[in-house]
Amino acid sequence: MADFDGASQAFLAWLQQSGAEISPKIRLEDLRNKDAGRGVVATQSIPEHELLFRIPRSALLSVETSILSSEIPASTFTHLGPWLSLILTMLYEHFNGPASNWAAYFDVLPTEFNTLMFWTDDELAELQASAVVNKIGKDGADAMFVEHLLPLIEEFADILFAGDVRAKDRAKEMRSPEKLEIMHKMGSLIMAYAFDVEPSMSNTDVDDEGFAEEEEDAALPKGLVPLADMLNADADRCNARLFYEKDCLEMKALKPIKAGEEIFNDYGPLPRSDLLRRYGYITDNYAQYDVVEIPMELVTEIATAAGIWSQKRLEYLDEEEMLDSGYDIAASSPFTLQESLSPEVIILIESLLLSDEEFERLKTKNKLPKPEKMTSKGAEVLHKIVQARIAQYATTLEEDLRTFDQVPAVDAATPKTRRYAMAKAVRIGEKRLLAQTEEALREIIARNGGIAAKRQRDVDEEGDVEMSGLGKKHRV
Ligand SMILES: C[S@@+](CC[C@H](N)C(=O)[O-])C[C@H]1O[C@@H](n2cnc3c(N)ncnc32)[C@H](O)[C@@H]1O
Repeated sequence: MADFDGASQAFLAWLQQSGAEISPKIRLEDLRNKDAGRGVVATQSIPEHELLFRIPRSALLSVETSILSSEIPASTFTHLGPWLSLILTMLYEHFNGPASNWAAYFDVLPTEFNTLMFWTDDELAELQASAVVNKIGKDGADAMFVEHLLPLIEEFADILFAGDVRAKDRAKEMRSPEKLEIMHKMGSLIMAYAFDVEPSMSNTDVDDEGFAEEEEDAALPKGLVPLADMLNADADRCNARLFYEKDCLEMKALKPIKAGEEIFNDYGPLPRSDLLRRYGYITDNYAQYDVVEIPMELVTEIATAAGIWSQKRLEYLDEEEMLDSGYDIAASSPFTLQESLSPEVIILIESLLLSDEEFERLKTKNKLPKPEKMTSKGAEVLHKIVQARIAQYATTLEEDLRTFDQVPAVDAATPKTRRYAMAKAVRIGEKRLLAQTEEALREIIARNGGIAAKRQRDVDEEGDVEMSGLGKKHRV
């Protein structure tokens, strides 16, 4: 405890010496009793818009601020891109130990992670058929480190391990699995802690959250923003936001905050599977963003078995940018197919079901079947796909719910059972979405099969059937 609090105090003292301004109305608190590490809490009531802290850009840990950028050619960083550049910079500062300007900061950053990258095979198996298991990317990251970082570490060994006579040997030792793990830890820190940092010239705020994105913002410079990254997140209680000014970054209250309340950032509308992958924790209120993915291979398999697969149609859909490696079913409340089921997968199945004549007619007009209209046959094929997707999970939703007491709820779990509890909550969330989709499709099939006259009424001039009773506009 003393070490933990001592590290927090030393970190805050270093930050203030580095020119940061910190409101006396906030405190860095030990939230380990809630499994939330450190967090920032208000000690007095804070009005909306008030400054919580201001961090000078020079205190950020980034390629721009580390001396490494003046010691190795700038082209090295251009070649590496933002992620690997920041990993290399963090490695350099980490190897510098107490001599690093950011030593006190490293002392409050975690060295152990609950993100999926660090789960054992047994723990990952608890996620069963969740698509997130294929998105962890450990092998890809290993390959990138070996191909891009290790040669640079060897080339610049004398700079990275400055003053060490064993510099060259130490660089070679970085190839060992234990040392590669350090790179994974730096990568994981970036994923959970780094922000996309707009260069000082632009003087604008970056995006809603400011947190580093993966694919979309892969090109934006990344940096670690001390203290801003000590804020935990909450799907419903975000009350602060980082603003990018010319010489500093400012965290401000987005709403009035009462004394004793935690100050929360927003990590974005992430499904719990992704929250687990990137941040290593979940809370129930992220269930509103849950998603289950239907892999394209499964769509192909079922469509082939149904005898409707057509390469020619696929090519047209590809030209129309309708094809994807997977299709989402997202949570909606109340659940409706129109809100939840990816329109692309409906379009895909409906396109495959068209007669040659209808397909040619639409293609000549550069049109596609309308996703808000689904034929009975389309609903039947989608129903088979959803059933097959449900069967990919090793246990049923009912079994998971029945055995709930064997793996406690996430907030009642011990450190030993926590990963199992989180995995179970994620897979239950995905199975619930599949069950809701399966039921909605079953109802459509029953309704259309049972009331032939009504179906006839619903068929419009293009031969489509309205998804009657599912009145919401689709999210896409
Ligand atoms: C940006 S850091 C926030 C500071 C962090 N608590 C610490 O002690 O370093 C993000 C990490 O904080 C934790 N975290 C964030 N929000 C949380 C929450 N609402 N509940 C539990 N843990 C949370 C997760 O481990 C996440 O990977």
